[in-house]
Amino acid sequence: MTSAMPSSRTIRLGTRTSALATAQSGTIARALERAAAAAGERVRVELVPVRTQGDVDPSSLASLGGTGAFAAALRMAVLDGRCDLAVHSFKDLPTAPVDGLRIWAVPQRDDPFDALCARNGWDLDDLPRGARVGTGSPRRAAQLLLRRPDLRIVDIRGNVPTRLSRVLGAGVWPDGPLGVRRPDLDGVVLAMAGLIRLGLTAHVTEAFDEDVMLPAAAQGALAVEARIDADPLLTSLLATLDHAVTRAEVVAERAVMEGLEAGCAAPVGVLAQVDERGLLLDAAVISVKGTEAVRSRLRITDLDGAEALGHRIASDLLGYGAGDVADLRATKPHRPEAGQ
Ligand SMILES: NCc1[nH]cc(CCC(=O)O)c1CC(=O)O
Repeated sequence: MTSAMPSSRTIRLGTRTSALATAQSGTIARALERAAAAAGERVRVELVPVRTQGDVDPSSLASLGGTGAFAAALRMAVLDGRCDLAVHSFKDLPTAPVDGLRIWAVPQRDDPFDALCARNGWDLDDLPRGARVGTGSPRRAAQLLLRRPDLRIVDIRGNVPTRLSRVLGAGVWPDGPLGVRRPDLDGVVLAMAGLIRLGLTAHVTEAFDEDVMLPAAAQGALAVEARIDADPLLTSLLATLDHAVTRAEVVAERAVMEGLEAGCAAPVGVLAQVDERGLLLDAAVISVKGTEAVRSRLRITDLDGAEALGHRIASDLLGYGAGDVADLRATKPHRPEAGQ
């Protein structure tokens, strides 16, 4: 018996092995398989683990030039053909494009904000004087101190479940290794998107809004990257995942960082939000001790102006003295804490 059934195609998706990276890659893999089925194609997406240098030895990241070290290993795997595509947390991608690669899809983003996970259900105002709050992000530290100068900021690292365990102890993460240490913090600040993807939102005690904490550029968004000459079947499937609104928001936010020439550890918060009236872009540079800040907010009606708006906000901030408020070039070696 002959069959006209086309043979099944396998697409290899390279992924880091952290819980967050695996969750994000799995979501995109399933979305691609659904898109293929809808187009009448038989496609299987296989996850290919790629160990990044950051996973092996965090201290070696400095030698890789800091920023983007996690993404770099995945990008190498796509470029040299070990896999066909990779899913990145967009906020961890350096702004410079990479020769031979293209971001084929920016899916609709999840909640872009940060969240406090604290003991006793405490929100930011409830935290006792001098409470110990963990974050390795100068952006988060600066904005916490702007509101609560009495807090003690503790520099922490590790993946999302490990950081949560510093507040909640072992056991919050049933399926995997968890920090074994006894809880030693009153709270931690994490991206809401990561908590959503890991099913850990029950531990959120305050979801911050833009009045309290502006997120990192592209927080909550994913970038799906493949070779510039990728297979047309793959690129047509990826096109179905692209979300124009999210792309415009991310373009505007990253243009602010580019215009400020901000390093990955600069205390800069930025949020673009598209609604029926257009795109609203809001950005701030905060001194790391939370003593001063400059902020600018502008709206455009045509999304095509997203990048120009980002550059405009950056030059406004520089005009207000952003360069004196904070060290914009700060690029501490990108620690694992900051890498999913
Ligand atoms: N810096 C690490 C990182 N990269 C992406 C996320 C969460 C998901 C996202 O922001 O898209 C996280 C964890 C966190 O910041 O709490």
